[in-house]
Amino acid sequence: MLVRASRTLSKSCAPAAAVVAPTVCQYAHAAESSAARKHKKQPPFSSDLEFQGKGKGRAQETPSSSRSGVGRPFLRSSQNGTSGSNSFRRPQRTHKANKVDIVHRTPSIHQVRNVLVRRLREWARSPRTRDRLLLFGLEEEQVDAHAWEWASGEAEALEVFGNTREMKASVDPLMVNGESVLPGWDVERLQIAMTTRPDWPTEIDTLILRRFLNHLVNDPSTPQPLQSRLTEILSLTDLTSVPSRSYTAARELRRHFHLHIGPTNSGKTYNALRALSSAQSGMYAGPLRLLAHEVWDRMNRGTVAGLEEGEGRACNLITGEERRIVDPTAGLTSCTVEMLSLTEPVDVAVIDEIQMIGDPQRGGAWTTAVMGLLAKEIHLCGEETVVHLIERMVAAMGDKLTIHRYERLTPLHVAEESLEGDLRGIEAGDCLVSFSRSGIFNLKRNIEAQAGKRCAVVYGALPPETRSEQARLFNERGNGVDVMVASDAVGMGLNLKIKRMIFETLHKFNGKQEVMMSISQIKQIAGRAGRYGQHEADAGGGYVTTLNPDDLPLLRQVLQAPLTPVHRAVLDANSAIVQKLSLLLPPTTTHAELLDQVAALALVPTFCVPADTSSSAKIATVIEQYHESLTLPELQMFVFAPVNTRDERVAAAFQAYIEQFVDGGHVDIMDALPAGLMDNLGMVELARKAMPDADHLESRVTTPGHQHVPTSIPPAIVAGLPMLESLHKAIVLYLWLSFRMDLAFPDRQKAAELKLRVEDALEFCLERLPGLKQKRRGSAKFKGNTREERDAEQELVRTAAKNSKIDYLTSDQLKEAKSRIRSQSTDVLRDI
Ligand SMILES: Nc1ncnc2c1ncn2[C@@H]1O[C@H](COP(=O)(O)OP(=O)(O)OP(=O)(O)O)[C@@H](O)[C@H]1O
Repeated sequence: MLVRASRTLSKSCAPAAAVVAPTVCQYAHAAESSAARKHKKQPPFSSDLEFQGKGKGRAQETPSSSRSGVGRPFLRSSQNGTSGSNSFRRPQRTHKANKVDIVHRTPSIHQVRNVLVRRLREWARSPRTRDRLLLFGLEEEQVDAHAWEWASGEAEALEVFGNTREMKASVDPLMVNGESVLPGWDVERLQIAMTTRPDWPTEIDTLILRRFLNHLVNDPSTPQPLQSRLTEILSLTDLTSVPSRSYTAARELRRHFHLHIGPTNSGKTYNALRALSSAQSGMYAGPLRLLAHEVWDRMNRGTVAGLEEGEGRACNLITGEERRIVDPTAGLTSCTVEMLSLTEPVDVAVIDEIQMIGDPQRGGAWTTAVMGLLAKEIHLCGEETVVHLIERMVAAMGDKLTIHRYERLTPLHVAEESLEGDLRGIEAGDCLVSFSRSGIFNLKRNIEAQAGKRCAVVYGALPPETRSEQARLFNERGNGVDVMVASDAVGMGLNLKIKRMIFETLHKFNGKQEVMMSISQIKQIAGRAGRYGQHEADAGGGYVTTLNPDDLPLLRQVLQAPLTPVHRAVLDANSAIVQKLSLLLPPTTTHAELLDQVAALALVPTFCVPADTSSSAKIATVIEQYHESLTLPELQMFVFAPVNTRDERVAAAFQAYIEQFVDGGHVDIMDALPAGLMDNLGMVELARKAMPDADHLESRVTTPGHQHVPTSIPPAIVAGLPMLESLHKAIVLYLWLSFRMDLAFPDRQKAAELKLRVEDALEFCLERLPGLKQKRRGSAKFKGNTREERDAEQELVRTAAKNSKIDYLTSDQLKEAKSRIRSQSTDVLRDI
């Protein structure tokens, strides 16, 4: 049973409520007794949760102001009380999430006041504040005395002004005895800062810092040069009028937005692409290379609504790392959101997955697109969660909005029972979802051993090309690959013939602990089952369940839960601001400091939030040592390059690129790539050559019940898989740089060829991960991978990465390794 806590909004909160998400949680336990249900005789699937399509993709148009999505509760996971005694169940990890809580409540005015008073004092004492103010040009004594004195004065004024009882008793909680409770402070902003950002002190600090700088500007004792500099700094970082004043060409167009809203598999993209395919000129922008690629391919082949198959329209492809120009005069372009052109006028633009506008790192690209696109007609596709935000944005820009709402085209059924941990229940057309690479490999191995079904594999670190190839293997029936094992990467961009989605777990390791997947992610993944048009007409939709019984009540609950509204669009501070700010601060200011100052000062519209620049700041710190040798535009290009600094191998390649660039202005890809990564590729290729011909998929004859299974690869190669993934990322990074500085990064062709070799090697490895060759173990139940197994695997990967020099195996050595694997009776991954 879901218990919804009552939610009271004070009158003062009302204006802010539209953009305020609740923060304080009240638990509502919902887990049913799975044990009780387990013994009930019930059909395998129930239709107690069905999203039945109506009118096959026909949208219901609504006026733009009809729904706000405001005040919805959101869900948070918490400790599960139920333990269960099922011995074969996946080992319990240290996650703190097995039920869903509903989070409510907005902060009252006196809470806001109390937080502000505390923050003022903390801010004045903070060494960071001191460093910041010194950088802006204040003298040490000014900082020491002035900031503290000012902050204490402000705090005292707030404290003495209206006690809590008076404030609570007041009809208008913003006013006591005819005066404002927070005189001079922007109450709405403070409330938003406290409720929609987990790092709210940062945003409150921005308000405090700007108020202090304003105080200095208006203080006659502040020296004139400092006054002017501070005025410029404040105005440069005031981004509140960006939606109405920036992008002037777009503002003059009076654009018409169409917002296509609905769950997965409801025909949103179908209808948006219909508009694009019939336009004279247009652009599609998606979040993944995979999606941009798919739309590009379908436009050219004519498999988009509005076109005839075989009579497609010329469409070019532009992603950060790839350009495919089919026809330079083609009116259509498919690209990733970051690559959208804001200078080229077009008739129609489609922006997919619009809810990503709230993504702290990448959301800025969606916001920029919405604000700056020069298209008369703009179609946005996504979740209900963004409706209110888009209404606010479109209103601020003075454009027109029409909302189209859709419902699922096929039903989605939640199974009455889980698989009870038994992988023998896996059927053709099933997709198992796990959230770690080792979990995925482990499942693949166990399914192949216990259910006798071969599996395709999809996870985020795989290149899009490899993911598409694995999807093709799964979708094409009759080649022996019947089951998909995937991570959350399956939730976006792949058209898969999945009949039933099975969650191995609903939790994911976030680097520190196991946390529950977001409601949106779980819904998106589950919704891939039973995709319209992919199955027989009488297939009856899709099904969703869990591997283990404990997870099923939680899955049920999540699928019924409302999504968390996206309240604020992420706004990037553009490079021009960073550049101008650098002229106002001392020349010794590092790039990381510049980014930090912009983040600390940026004042954005209330429906926006500054982008999280922490990953750029990390990169900025790495390249600080080359500060002297790089120009500001070069620095900025490197800072915003798509580098995953958590992948040490990619970070090493990135640093090698910069070093060569600084040394000679020219980067040779073969010299710069870490030798260990290339050696690993050589080893895989050698192993591939040594495999018998019959192992090639194309030449395999399969008959039901007697499938040919390719020879497994040696453990050393399995362990080298992450190195292949890193190598691919390092090559893609080189390609990205080559499109921005082609003279300095001239080996684009070589990089493209190398990329194909790595994709081939990855597919070869995935195809031959150890599977059926292992001896069956006593128990047919799925045990999951233990922490020891995962630790052992990670240790091995670390060692492999450290050993930059890997000797090639001779074919005799390979044979020996293979026979060793065959003789092993325990899991290969566990032993290596
Ligand atoms: N009216 C229609 N006629 C025929 N096929 C349709 C129609 N509407 C949608 N489809 C097909 O149904 C499938 C799902 O549609 P679409 O991709 O547009 O859904 P979506 O709502 O964008 O879902 P997601 O967010 O999961 O991508 C696609 O294969 C699409 O081609």
